Amino acid sequence: MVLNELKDHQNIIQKVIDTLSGDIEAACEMIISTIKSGNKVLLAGNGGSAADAQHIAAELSGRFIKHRKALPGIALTVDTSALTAIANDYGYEHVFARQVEAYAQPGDLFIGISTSGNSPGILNAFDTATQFKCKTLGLSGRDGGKMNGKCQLNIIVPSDITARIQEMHILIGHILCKAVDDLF
Ligand SMILES: O=C(CO)[C@@H](O)[C@H](O)[C@H](O)[C@H](O)COP(=O)(O)O
Ligand SMILES: [Zn+2]
Repeated sequence: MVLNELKDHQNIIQKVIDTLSGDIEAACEMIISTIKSGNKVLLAGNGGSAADAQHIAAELSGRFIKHRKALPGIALTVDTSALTAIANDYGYEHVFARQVEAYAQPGDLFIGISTSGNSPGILNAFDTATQFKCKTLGLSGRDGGKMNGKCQLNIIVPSDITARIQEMHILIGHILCKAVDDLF
């Protein structure tokens, strides 16, 4: 079992190398231009992807590899008062969109993470981010789901296995953080 899982991970990395390098370069350009223009990065996801959103945000406000100035990365998954109030009063599918509406400025980057590409809260957040003139980047899997057409760039990890997709998402997240570190 263990060897199978490791080999499965190795296979998906090879597929990402073969098919997604160009998309990942484009995503690096999106985050670089966002930081260069003094804008911020907003992130959201559910479950393991919420953890990924927080992980990437923390690399920006804290640090990734090298010491550089603090950068504005905000995960929309962490304020339990906002999450519970919005879910309770408006419905769970609005928890991220409502926070995008609260925080987004034109030129910010919204990164939505969903392995299915179909989580309603993420789809609604893309709509609001677009309405507020943010750049929009999706990290998804399977066939990209309904995130296709909802974001400027949807990076679709070519796998149907949630765990493998998430493993590639955090790898891509770290590459984005490296691109940002290289600016300084
Ligand atoms: O981490 C995992 C599974 O590995 C789960 O917590 C998973 O993230 C949750 O089921 C999410 O609700 C799945 O949503 P999504 O990726 O389809 O948007
Ligand atoms: Zn997981």
